[in-house]
Amino acid sequence: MRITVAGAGNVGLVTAVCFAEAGHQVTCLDTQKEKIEMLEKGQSPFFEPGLEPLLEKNLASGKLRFSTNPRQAYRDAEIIFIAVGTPEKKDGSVDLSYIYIASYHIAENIENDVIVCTKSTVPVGTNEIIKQIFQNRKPRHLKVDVVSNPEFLREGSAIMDFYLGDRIVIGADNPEAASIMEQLYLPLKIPIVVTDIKSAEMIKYASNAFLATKISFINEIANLCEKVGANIEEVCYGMGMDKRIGANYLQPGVGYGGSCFPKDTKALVQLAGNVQHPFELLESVIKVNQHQHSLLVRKAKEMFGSLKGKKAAVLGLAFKPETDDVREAVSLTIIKELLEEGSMVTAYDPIAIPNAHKLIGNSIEYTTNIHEALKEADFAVIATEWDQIKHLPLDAYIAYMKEPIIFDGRNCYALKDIQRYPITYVSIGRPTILNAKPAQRL
Ligand SMILES: NC(=O)C1=CN([C@@H]2O[C@H](COP(=O)(O)OP(=O)(O)OC[C@H]3O[C@@H](n4cnc5c(N)ncnc54)[C@H](O)[C@@H]3O)[C@@H](O)[C@H]2O)C=CC1
Ligand SMILES: O=C(O)[C@H]1O[C@H](OP(=O)(O)OP(=O)(O)OC[C@H]2O[C@@H](n3ccc(=O)[nH]c3=O)[C@H](O)[C@@H]2O)[C@H](O)[C@@H](O)[C@@H]1O
Repeated sequence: MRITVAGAGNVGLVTAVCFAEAGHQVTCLDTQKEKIEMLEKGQSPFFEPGLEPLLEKNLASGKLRFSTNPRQAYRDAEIIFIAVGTPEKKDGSVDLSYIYIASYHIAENIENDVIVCTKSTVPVGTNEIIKQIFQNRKPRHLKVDVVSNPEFLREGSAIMDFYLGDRIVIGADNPEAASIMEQLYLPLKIPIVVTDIKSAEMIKYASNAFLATKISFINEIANLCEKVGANIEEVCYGMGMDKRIGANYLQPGVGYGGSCFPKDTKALVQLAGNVQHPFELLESVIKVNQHQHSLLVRKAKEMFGSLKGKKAAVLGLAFKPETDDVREAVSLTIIKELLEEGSMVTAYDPIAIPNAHKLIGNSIEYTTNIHEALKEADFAVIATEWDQIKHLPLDAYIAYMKEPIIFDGRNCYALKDIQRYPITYVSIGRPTILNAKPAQRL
């Protein structure tokens, strides 16, 4: 198949590279010239494990090409994936301008019948508008089928998710177009759900909102555990064994971040509001999450009284491990609040510093050396569960910090390990350990 992918972001690039790897002739188009120039040299503009080798291989074989030229990219495509951004507007609704502009470009440049497949996350009803755009703007003799094909990959495991996803969703009005899309995905041997377009659009939002709900729910239980003296680790283990509940997305922490859960939950609340159906449950999920982002700074204030003049080591900037993405990362809220309290911050991250620097600027110090971040710090805040942090010997906190006081937002350490060291340790949903001494060993 001749495939074109509009958008060389996380979703677009992974889609383009993986379909090229599957033997299709793929062109990936982006409006950002610098991005395309990097990609033409085989360099990914963002970090995603396993992506760059596939990129280099498929560029070399000629299966994958990059372009900024809509005519060249769309002219003879048989399937076009729209994978452009759908960011959040100030009021929480979705900015669909990139989707519409991409649709205009497609309509104005195609020379063949084509299936246009929306991979971007778009509110229910958007593909109807995309259809209208094609009806109004495409050459009259050409046939355009619009299909919804929402994406479920996670950053940091995107390539694996492409090959081993739980399901592929195809929303189509035309059975012929649905069947072509099914054929395209068949070699992956992943269950395919074929449905109508609006249901496909809703499956995406409902899935992300449900996962976000699970996270806020467990965070509320964790907060409750602290109040009543239970241990969230034991609780999650016991709950997760029930297959109806499942152990995934039950990891308590400082709340969810990233480019999708925060924006998609707000978008679904907006969508519900638009049809006079207040989504109170999801509104609470969002509120709980915002509250959770501030939890560790609140706890630090409780411990120190004032954080003014204190030196804080923030460990982890990325919104999760194995990515350099800092969009809606909890670290950003933690750092903002620490600075407002008058603390001095040194942040550690193995790969996300350039992206974080673009948002935070020079108001904090950055380092890729974790010991450097801990040096002379009054307290450490763990925001991302990088392996480098989880495997850091606990001696390092004692050796480098003024006082080994850790606020762990990702429950990186086992309490029994912490108890062997003279460390004060505050985590999520588990008992606080106050300066345990070797004598207190379990
Ligand atoms: N980031 C992720 O892991 C996932 C994202 N999604 C959804 O997929 C969509 C894309 O997300 P990301 O890849 O993170 O976006 P992104 O913001 O990283 O990348 C979007 C790219 O589209 C390009 N673009 C904008 N207008 C264009 C046009 N007219 N023609 C060609 N390129 C254009 C931009 O320059 C940018 O490089 C969003 O709707 C998102 O909600 C869905 C699943 C996973
Ligand atoms: O629509 C999207 O963009 C994607 O959003 C999420 O993927 P992603 O944001 O890449 O990352 P996740 O691994 O789901 O983590 C999201 C956030 O939830 C947090 N999280 C996750 C799991 C958990 O148990 N607890 C928890 O706090 C993570 O720390 C992170 O901040 C979904 O998992 C994907 O299926 C979806 O395609």
